[in-house]
Amino acid sequence: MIRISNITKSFGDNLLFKNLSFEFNENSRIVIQGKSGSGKTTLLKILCGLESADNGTVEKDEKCKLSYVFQQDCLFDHLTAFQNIVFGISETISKEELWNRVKRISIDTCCQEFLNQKTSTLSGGQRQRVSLARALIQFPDVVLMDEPLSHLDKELKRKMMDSILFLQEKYKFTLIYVTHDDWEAKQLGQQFIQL
Ligand SMILES: Nc1ncnc2c1ncn2[C@@H]1O[C@H](COP(=O)(O)OP(=O)(O)OP(=O)(O)O)[C@@H](O)[C@H]1O
Repeated sequence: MIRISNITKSFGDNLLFKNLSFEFNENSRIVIQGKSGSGKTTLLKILCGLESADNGTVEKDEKCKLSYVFQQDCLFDHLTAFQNIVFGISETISKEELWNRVKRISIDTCCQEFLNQKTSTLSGGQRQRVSLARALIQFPDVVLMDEPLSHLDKELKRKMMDSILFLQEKYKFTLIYVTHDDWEAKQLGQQFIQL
């Protein structure tokens, strides 16, 4: 469970939010909406500790594992999909366990067919699938997604939305999802924050 209490954040004179409080339910899908520049990404960064709030508190369990799926997929293009997926693994796990995990997650994210391809050769949809696999490989408790579908066309967006819903239900992580798209918000949202 994550809770924010009375969070305030500004950059100079630009006040983004004031005394914002919210409880993110476990295994829930929370959508953060708001116009461009309203502070959606900044709020995600505060939640994962990449940015600090001016006032207020962020509470989360000590062992809470977070993953981040960025708007630009931020893959390493000189590496293969497989190498990107396992890049951030910090735990010590055996080769066999690592391979089992990659196999399971790449099947669920539909990227098993291009695991050995360099990500520079992949399409936008395939790249976002690798990003999802990379986010899930450590079995996180919370996944933060910052407009992950904004670069995709309508049909691909639909397919990826189905995948995200399937993955959230299967792996039971709390999903905190930033979007300015009403369709995406409606498909996903169980709790909402409007900035
Ligand atoms: N490190 C920073 N220093 C100064 N200003 C910043 C910094 N980070 C963000 N801002 C400003 O804070 C505001 C909110 O930025 P943020 O990226 O959180 O908005 P957003 O709602 O995610 O926008 P978008 O939908 O366009 O991605 C913007 O005006 C941005 O220029």
